[in-house]
Amino acid sequence: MAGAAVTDERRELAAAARHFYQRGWMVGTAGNLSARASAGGFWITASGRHKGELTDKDFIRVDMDGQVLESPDLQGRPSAETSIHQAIYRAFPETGAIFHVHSVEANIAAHWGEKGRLRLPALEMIKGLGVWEENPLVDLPVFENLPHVPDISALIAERLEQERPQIPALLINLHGATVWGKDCTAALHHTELLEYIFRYMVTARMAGLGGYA
Ligand SMILES: CSCCC(=O)C(=O)COP(=O)(O)O
Ligand SMILES: [Zn+2]
Repeated sequence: MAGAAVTDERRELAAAARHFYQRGWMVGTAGNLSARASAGGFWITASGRHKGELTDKDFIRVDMDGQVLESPDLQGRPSAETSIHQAIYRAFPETGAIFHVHSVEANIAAHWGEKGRLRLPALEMIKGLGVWEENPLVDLPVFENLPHVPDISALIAERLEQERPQIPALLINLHGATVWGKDCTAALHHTELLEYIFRYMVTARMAGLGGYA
């Protein structure tokens, strides 16, 4: 049924997507969202859907290998970036939700990354991402935006096995951030906080603050 209200975990995912769409972080069909499903596996947005008005039919339930378990829209296929979500759920079993957004600020900030890392300014906001030290040195992992998504996922899986990021997030160069949390609420807070930090970095450079300290 067109426009039907979303149910189960999809309700929170659709609300988060609408919120990000309104902020310009999921324009067009950009971005994807997932949450572990009480029925097993995880719900993820179907590929190529507009994120401003998602309904039940815009989600697909897949298992941890990405195999489809449930697809309310028979034409739908899981997000092209499902393998990235799989890599994160596998690496961090406590993760309940993963949001991937495309913001302008993230793509500008990515230019300042070096050797696969982007040093974040020691803003108070970092505490909301779980780092409570004074003047912390926080590096966000940055990955190349390879044309074949499973190649990016393989790099992510390999790196997450070697090192746990200091904050629950990673960045794909000239593409966007992927952020996670124990549930949709935590993932939403983390996404907003990280995007605030990117916005600060860009604004500080424009204000001539030198670096972004
Ligand atoms: C229009 S954005 C290009 C694809 C992408 O990066 C994205 O996040 C959305 O892909 P999906 O398959 O999840 O719709
Ligand atoms: Zn993307």
